[in-house]
Amino acid sequence: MIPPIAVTLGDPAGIGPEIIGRCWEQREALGLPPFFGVGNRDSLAGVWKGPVCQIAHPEEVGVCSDALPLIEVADSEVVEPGKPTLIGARCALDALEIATGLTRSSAAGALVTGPVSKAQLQAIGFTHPGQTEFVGERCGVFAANLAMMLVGPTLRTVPVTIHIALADVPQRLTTELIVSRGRAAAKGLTRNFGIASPRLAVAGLNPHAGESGLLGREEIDVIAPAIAELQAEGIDAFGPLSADAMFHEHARKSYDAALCMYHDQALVPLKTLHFDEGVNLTLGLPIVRTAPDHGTAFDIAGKGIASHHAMAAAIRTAHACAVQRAID
Ligand SMILES: NC(=O)C1=CN([C@@H]2O[C@H](COP(=O)(O)OP(=O)(O)OC[C@H]3O[C@@H](n4cnc5c(N)ncnc54)[C@H](O)[C@@H]3O)[C@@H](O)[C@H]2O)C=CC1
Ligand SMILES: NCC(=O)COP(=O)(O)O
Repeated sequence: MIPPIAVTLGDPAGIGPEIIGRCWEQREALGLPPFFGVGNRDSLAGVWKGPVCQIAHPEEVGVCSDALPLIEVADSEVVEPGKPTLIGARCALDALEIATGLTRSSAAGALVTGPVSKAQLQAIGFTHPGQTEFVGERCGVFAANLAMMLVGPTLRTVPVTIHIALADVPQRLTTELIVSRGRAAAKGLTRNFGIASPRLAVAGLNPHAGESGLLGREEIDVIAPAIAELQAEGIDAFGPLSADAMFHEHARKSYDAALCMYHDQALVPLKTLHFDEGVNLTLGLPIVRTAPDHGTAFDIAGKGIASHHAMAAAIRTAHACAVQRAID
């Protein structure tokens, strides 16, 4: 039996609170497992009219059958949707800390994080590139041994470099990093999805995968040696492939995940195909952590038009991965 799932509301001024409220409202139709929110109650009340039941511990989720169970993180100011503040960012970070701790202690069955603004978090002194690395640190996992996997119904992608400027990608792309992300991806596919021998398609960095060195040498000097190393470890990795031709319907059937060299190479195909059901799954952690693929969407927060389906997919995927891990 998987304990209830902890879902952080994310930035109080973003779309997190409203989409989590809607997920709870439609939990049966959406096929969601028991879950509870962690975050600011006022941010929820301002954008969602459903009932909320304050709890102190996940064990109390069962007594709140008619209201969204919430571990409240106090916030001293009025929240205005679409208008992020530093106090709101602090509240989002506190919620993340609490929910991570509850999941690490197994009081929660998995962690699902609502969208936060990286700029707002950095402004209050957060030093991690994103929630992925924060949760990794809290779990004692070195960032290079984690992998961010974007999961959709017909595609999974893993960026090797993540939140860095495009201009820095070639220098930061090393054989060692590609191997550690590839290893985490392969292990994660087995552990979370039950795929015994995962197939990894490895993208090139340059147009036409470098065109035999005419359009760049990273494929020859950095990526091909990483593929050889992964193969030597028994991982079914192949490439480097031309990134422009590896995401069409037929190509997608030849692999279980695409190892991509930079953020947009992985996220553009995923969000183009599956924006409304895309899930961000962190691999390499001792706990299950997922998030919807989208961000805070401050431009539409509080307007009642944000889709809650990626959040629902994140909650469902977190539960399915926790169940899969419990089988092993
Ligand atoms: N997991 C996380 O916490 C993530 C956080 N972010 C953060 O979000 C902030 C905004 O980033 P953007 O690149 O603008 O991405 P975004 O996903 O917030 O917004 C991009 C566009 O998609 C729309 N959109 C996003 N989610 C939607 C939904 N559920 N339903 C309907 N429309 C939706 C927005 O209205 C906007 O037009 C940044 O500060 C970034 O750091 C971005 C991605 C993931
Ligand atoms: N673009 C994906 C993203 O920003 C996810 O970041 P996080 O989950 O590490 O906070």
